[in-house]
Amino acid sequence: MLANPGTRYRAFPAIDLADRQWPSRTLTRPPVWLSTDLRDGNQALFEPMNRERKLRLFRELVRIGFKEIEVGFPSASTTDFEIVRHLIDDGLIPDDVTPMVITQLREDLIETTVRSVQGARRAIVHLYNAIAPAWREIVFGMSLPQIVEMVEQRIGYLKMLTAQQPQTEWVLQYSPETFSMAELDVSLAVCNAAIKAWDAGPQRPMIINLPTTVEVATPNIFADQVEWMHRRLDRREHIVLSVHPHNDRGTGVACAELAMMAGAQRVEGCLFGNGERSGNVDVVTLALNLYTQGVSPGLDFSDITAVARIAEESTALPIHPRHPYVGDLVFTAFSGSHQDAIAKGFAAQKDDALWRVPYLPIDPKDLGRTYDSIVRVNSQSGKGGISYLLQRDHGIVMPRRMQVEFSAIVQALADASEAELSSAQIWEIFERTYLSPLKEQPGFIYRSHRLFDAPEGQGIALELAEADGVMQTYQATGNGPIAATVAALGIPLRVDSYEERSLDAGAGASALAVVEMARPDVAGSRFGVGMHPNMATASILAVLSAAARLAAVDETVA
Ligand SMILES: CC(=O)SCCNC(=O)CCNC(=O)[C@H](O)C(C)(C)COP(=O)(O)OP(=O)(O)OC[C@H]1O[C@@H](n2cnc3c(N)ncnc32)[C@H](O)[C@@H]1OP(=O)(O)O
Ligand SMILES: CC(C)C(=O)C(=O)O
Ligand SMILES: [Mg+2]
Repeated sequence: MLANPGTRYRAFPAIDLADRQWPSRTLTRPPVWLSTDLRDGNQALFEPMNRERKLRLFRELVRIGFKEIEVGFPSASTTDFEIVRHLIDDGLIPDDVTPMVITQLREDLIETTVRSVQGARRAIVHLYNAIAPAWREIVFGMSLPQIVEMVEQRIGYLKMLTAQQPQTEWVLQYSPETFSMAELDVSLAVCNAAIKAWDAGPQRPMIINLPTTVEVATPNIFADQVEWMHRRLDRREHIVLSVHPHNDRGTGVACAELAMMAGAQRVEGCLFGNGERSGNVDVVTLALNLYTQGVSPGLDFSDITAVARIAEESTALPIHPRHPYVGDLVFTAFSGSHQDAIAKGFAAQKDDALWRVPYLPIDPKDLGRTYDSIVRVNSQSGKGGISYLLQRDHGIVMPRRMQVEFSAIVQALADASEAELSSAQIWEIFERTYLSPLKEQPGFIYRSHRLFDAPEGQGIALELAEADGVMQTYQATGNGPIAATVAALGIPLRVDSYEERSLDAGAGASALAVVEMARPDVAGSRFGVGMHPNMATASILAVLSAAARLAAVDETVA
C-alpha cells in the first residue's frame, strides 16, 4: 500500500445541494422492487445459470413477490433468448409480473431484444450506455453531443419497433450507466434526451434508473446525486425514478436507503447481494431493514433459509455465516453479556408486544428461523448464556450464585478446549459436577432412605455406599429432611440457601432441589443438586451432592 494514497486516489467532490431534503426524511413505504438476479447476478457467476437453474430461480422470485424481474440479456446469448421466449410462449409469467430485458444501444441488439419479448402482455426494455468521462473518452471515443444523439436515435428506433406491436404494453427503462461517476449536468442532459425521445407520458411509461455502476463515494453523495436529479428531470410525474446500487465500498444498502429518502421510487438488486464484483445491492437486507422499521416490504422472506438454499444452488456461491438476517450465525450470541441480555429479553418478551429482545433486531421466528442457535458457549461466554441453555434444554433454573459457580467451571473447560461447547456438553459438565458424586463418591453414594416422625420434626435412616460397596446406615433427626440429612452425615456443614422447584423439561425428574452449603475447613461454599420425582428425596440428594463436593476439595482453610 502507498504511504500517501493521495498521490493516486482523490476524494469524490461534495455535491452542491445546500437545501437537500433527504436527511430529514424517513422511509414509510417499500419501493417497487426489481430483481436483477437473472441478469446482473447471472453475468457475475463463474458459470452462468443454465436453463433449469434460471427457471427455478425465476419461479422463486415470483413466489417471493417480485413484480418486475430482469429475466436476461437475450441479445447476448441463445440460452438467454430461448429462456425468455420459453417464459412467454409457455405462459410462465403471471399477469401481475413484468419481465425486463436489457441491451446496449445498438440497433441489431435492440431488434433481437424486442423479438425476445414479442407477445408479452407487458414488457420493460432496458437500454443503457455509459456516460462518465473515462467511458466517453476511452471506450466510445464520443463527445457529449454525439452520445446524446446516439441515445435519441436508438430510443427512436425502439419506439418505432414497439409501435408495430401495440398488443404489448411497452415500458422503456433507460440507465445512464456509470451515473455515480458522471457529471450531474451530463447525466441530466442524457436522461432528458431519453425521456424526450421516448415521449414519456401517461400512456408511455418510462423508468430512469440511476446506477452506482461502481460505488466510488460515501452514500450521502449518492443521495445528493439522486435528489439533484429527482428535482430536475423533465416530465418527472411520468417517470419512475429507480436506483441500481452496487457494493464496491460495502455501502450498497446505505446508498439504496438514502436514495429512497432522496426521491427514488424503485430499487434494483439481487438476493443476498449477488452481482458484479462485490455485488448488487442486497434486496433481502433492504426489505428486512424496512420490516424492522414497521414497514411491510411486500416481499415474503418468512422462510428465509429456504430462499437462501435456492439462491445458493442457483448461483453456486455460498452465503456468509454473518450475512445480515440470513447467515447461520446472525442469531447467535457467544459473548457473556449479550447472552445474559438475550436470555432476560426472551423471558420478558410478550407475544403480542413490540419486539424488545436486546441484541436481536428482529424476531428470528418471523423469518422461519428457530431460537435453537441463539446462544452458543465458548470461552467468551458468561453465566447468562450457560444458564439459558440449561433452562431451555433441561428445565434447570439455577439460583444466581450457582450460575456464577457453574459458569466458572464451564469457562475453564471452554478455555482449555479452545472450542465451542454444545448444549449437550454443558449438560454433561452439569451432571459430572452435581449429579455424579451421588453415584461415584465413596461415602456419599446414595442407596435409599427412610423418613420417620421424630420429636424434633423429622428423623431419617440414610443408607450410603462406601468405597468397597459396603452399605452404611446413618440415622439422625432434625427439624426437616435437610437438617436430618446434615445431622446424619455427622460433618459440620452449614446450609446457606435452599431452593426447590418443579421441572418441566427433560432430565426425567419432576423436582429439582438446589442447596448451597459450607464447611468450616473449606473456603467458600458449594452448591449441590438433587433431581427426583419426590421433593423430599430431591432435597436429600442435593445435600449429599453439596457435601460430597465439599469433601472432594483438596485445599482446606487452616
Ligand atoms: C454495468 C453492466 O452490468 S452493463 C451489462 C454488461 N453485460 C454484458 O455485457 C453481458 C452481455 N453482453 C455481451 O455478451 C456482449 O456485449 C454482446 C454479445 C451483447 C455484444 O457483443 P459484441 O458484439 O462482441 O460487442 P462488445 O460487447 O464487445 O461491444 C463492442 C462495441 O459495443 C459498443 N458498446 C458497448 N456498450 C455500449 C452501449 N451501452 N451502447 C452502445 N454501444 C455500446 C462498444 O463501444 C464497442 O464498440 P466498437 O466495437 O465500435 O468499439
Ligand atoms: C446496466 C446498468 C444498470 C448496470 O447494471 C450498472 O450500471 O451497474
Ligand atoms: Mg449493475
